[in-house]
Amino acid sequence: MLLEGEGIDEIMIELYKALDAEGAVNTGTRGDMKEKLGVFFRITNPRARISRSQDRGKPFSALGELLWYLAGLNTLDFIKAYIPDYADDAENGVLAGAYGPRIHAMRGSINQLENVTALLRKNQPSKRAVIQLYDAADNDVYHKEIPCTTALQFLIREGRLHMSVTMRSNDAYKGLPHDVFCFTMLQEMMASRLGVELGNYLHYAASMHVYDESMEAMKRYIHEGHQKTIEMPPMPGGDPFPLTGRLMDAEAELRSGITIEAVKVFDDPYWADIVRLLQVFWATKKEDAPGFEDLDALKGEFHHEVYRTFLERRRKIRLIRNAGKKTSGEDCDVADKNR
Ligand SMILES: O=c1ccn([C@H]2C[C@H](O)[C@@H](COP(=O)(O)O)O2)c(=O)[nH]1
Repeated sequence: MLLEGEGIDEIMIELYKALDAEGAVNTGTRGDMKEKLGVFFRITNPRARISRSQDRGKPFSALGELLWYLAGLNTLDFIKAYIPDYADDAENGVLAGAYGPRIHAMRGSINQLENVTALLRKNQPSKRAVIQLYDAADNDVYHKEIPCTTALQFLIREGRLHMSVTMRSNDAYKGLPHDVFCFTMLQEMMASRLGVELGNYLHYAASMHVYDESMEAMKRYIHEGHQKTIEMPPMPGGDPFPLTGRLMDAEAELRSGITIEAVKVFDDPYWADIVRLLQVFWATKKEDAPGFEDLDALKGEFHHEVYRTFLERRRKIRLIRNAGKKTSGEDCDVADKNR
């Protein structure tokens, strides 16, 4: 199956319709599913990476996952705040298949991110800029969780950086929005680092599937009528990878309840807004979380107004939760990735 669209929603809507109508029934190790083998899609504007839909817009949990990758972590401790489902697959507090350590230190030492950067700096037309996530050892001994993504490849053509992602297995409902967010962010970070324009995002999954437990929600999305993707602003030029340390420090402060000012962390409005998203997440994470009362002011501080709807949505969810009521989409940004 081949799909092409400007942003993630154009892909999800067609993919979900096809899975619903034509997906073959398969009993997976994680439950019954409808599945299509060999799904390929191309996103022509990789910045259109966040769904506006109530259920599929995942900027907070996906951002947490991106930081986890960038920092090279495999610890449940960090990621469970953003994606609690990881707890089911952790072994002794770590995720065997975590991408971060493999990106930065495959087999304990190979820094694939730096290697592909050096390769593309030296030889722009290269077809070798591959970050391997799946390792031959992954099926050698049993692990609860191994990488679903086999490889990430970067290709520069006519001054634009394209990214190709291959997955052995992809949960179309819970996994896909996170995967597209994280990988297109890595693509844009890489484009900034290399000083080239952003190209297309290509994605291939051998098994694209939806579990029975997500079927109703997937159908709601199909009928929701809000499948308009939010385009993030362009990333500023320069190499953003060294900013990881500052982002992680800010995240740690927010997590421990310390109030911070995003402008003091980053002068640049793009990255300051990313810190503000983390502020919104932590200010709405728990009842009585510090910062909740400041959300109005924070809303005004967002440089890019695309993020304001997400702040409002999280605030609403928090208020409803505090009032003890439940709504669909309540956990729209916390418990939503299956591993
Ligand atoms: O980045 C990821 C990681 C995992 N999964 C999903 C795919 C599968 O539904 C499940 C892993 O189960 P196995 O394929 O390992 O059985 O997690 C994704 O969609 N994306």
